[in-house]
Amino acid sequence: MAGFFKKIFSFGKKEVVEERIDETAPLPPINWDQLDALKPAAEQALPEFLKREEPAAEAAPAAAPRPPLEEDEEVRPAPAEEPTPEPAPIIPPAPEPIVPSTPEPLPEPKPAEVPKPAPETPAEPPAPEEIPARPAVPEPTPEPRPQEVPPPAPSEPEIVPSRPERQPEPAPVEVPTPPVEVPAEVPAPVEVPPAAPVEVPPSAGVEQPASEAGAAPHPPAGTLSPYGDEEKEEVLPPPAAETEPGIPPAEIAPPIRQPAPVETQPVIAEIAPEPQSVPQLAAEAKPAPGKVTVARKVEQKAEPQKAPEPAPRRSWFQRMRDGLARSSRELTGNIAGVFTKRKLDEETLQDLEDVLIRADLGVETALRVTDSLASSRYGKDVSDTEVRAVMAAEVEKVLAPVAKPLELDLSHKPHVILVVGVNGTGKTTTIGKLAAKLTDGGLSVMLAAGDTFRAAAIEQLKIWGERTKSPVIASKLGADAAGLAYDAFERAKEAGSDVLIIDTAGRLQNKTELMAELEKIVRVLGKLDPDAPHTVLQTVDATTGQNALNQVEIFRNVAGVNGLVMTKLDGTARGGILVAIAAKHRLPVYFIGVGEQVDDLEPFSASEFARAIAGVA
Ligand SMILES: Nc1nc2c(ncn2[C@@H]2O[C@H](COP(=O)(O)OP(=O)(O)OP(=O)(O)O)[C@@H](O)[C@H]2O)c(=O)[nH]1
Repeated sequence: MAGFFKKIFSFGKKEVVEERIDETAPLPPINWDQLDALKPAAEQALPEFLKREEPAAEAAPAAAPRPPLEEDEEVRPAPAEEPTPEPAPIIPPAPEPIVPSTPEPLPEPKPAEVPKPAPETPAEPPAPEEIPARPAVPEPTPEPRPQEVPPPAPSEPEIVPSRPERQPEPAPVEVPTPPVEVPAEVPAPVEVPPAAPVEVPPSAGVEQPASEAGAAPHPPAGTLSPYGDEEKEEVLPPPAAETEPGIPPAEIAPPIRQPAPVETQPVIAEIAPEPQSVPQLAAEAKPAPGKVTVARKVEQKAEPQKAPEPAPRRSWFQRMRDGLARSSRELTGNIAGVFTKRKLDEETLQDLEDVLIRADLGVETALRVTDSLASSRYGKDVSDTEVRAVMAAEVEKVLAPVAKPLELDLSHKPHVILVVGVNGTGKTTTIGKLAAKLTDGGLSVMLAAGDTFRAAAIEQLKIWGERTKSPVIASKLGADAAGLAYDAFERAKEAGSDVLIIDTAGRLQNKTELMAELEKIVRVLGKLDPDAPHTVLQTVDATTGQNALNQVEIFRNVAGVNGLVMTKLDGTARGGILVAIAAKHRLPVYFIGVGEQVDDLEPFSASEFARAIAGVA
């Protein structure tokens, strides 16, 4: 009997299935009423079906294979069964996930089934909406969709087998209803997505915070209100706020909200502090009765003006002492180290000689000092003070012959002074300083920019010319320096200038071509006046050290240097080189440079220099 009922149900299944395939058209059919009539035919076929159903049931779970088999009975083609296996592989994947889901709602037929799919579906629908937000949700989403498509076909065969078990009681009535319900169930999940927007209403509850948040952004965003996107996003942010209240809305709203108030705040800040600061200053610090400047603040102006008054110019000697301080400290310190509570003997004399040589005074000067000490103090206790006094006296003796003032023979109109020296030793600066002295003394001076290799040197000399009110003869960059010197000499003659000072390019003594050019200048000037240039000054950088001796040697031979200007004696510990140069070359030292200012060029004094470097008051 059970097999009989199964077959009957199977017929019912077939019919139902076919009807469903025809979209519920056959559902109302009279099949149920004609079941009895069909029974005999079914009974005759029963044994066959039973034989077939058994293997079918074994092979294929559920009733999926059954419907195709019955259809095949009518057609009876074996190939028809072959196509069935094809749907079979397709069905298994779908029914497997569906079977657990559908049977559950099915056993809970009637009303219970409706609510269950609903909760399942709502879980699914939020997923598709949340797909962008939650990665885990997308997994369920693909399931519902495949279910929607395949379910109608596979769900029917599944539903049928489950119902036949119950059908024996309610029988056909329930069968037609479920198929009708089934489509209702199927659309239900389809409608579920709309149910998802229904979940948005929960966002509606969020809309309140959204409205709150919206209220916040709107006022500041009032300036940015033109953005229609903001309004759209305002609706969206609430759901985001539910899941993760901060992230999405923060990205949208805050950046928009913050800039708006920031723009307004600075305006307020600028306006507010100023009016506040003014009264504060007026109230807190009342300006003195003197002058007051009103800029950002009201500032007292009277007292700072008094500062420039105290600017006592140090004497040149003081500046020279200060400049030689480093040289002096090192030298005197070493001397003190040698003669601390020691009698003068060969060892101390040798130590002193070493100290003086290291101070660039030169071997000659060093021997003069040690010989002087030995002749008068040998075997006696000697203090460093006594040693420094002897040293100052001997150094002065060396420098005195060269410490001569610059003499100008104004019988020559102009007296030509050619300034030479290694680049950077202070030629142009010295020319400016000297021109200032001459013009201050009432002499007319003309300057010639003979350093045609460096544009800055030309401009620098022009500046000095403006400061000293001395005309400057210059030419294009790279022009022939000898030609320029010749032209300047003629111009100075024509102008009746007392002095013509010619600048030359800084050049290294090992560049023969440049030295040849210097010789050419001297030769050209001699064409206009056999005695010209009347003075050839070489600037010597005191910081150069022993190399200065070689520089003087070369320029003396090439250009006929007949006077020196020791520059940069300020701030160097090698000022002793001047003594060595004087002792070796016996060239007049007219000036010393102790700074970059116009009045930092001082006539050289042997005694002052000697005392300064020896640290003797
Ligand atoms: N401290 C100090 N700086 C000096 C003195 N004389 C010159 N200078 C600086 O030394 C630098 C070189 O001076 P210049 O006059 O351009 O030397 P120059 O020999 O003409 O150089 P070139 O044109 O390149 O050949 C400048 O920065 C001067 O200000 C000085 O007596 N003391």
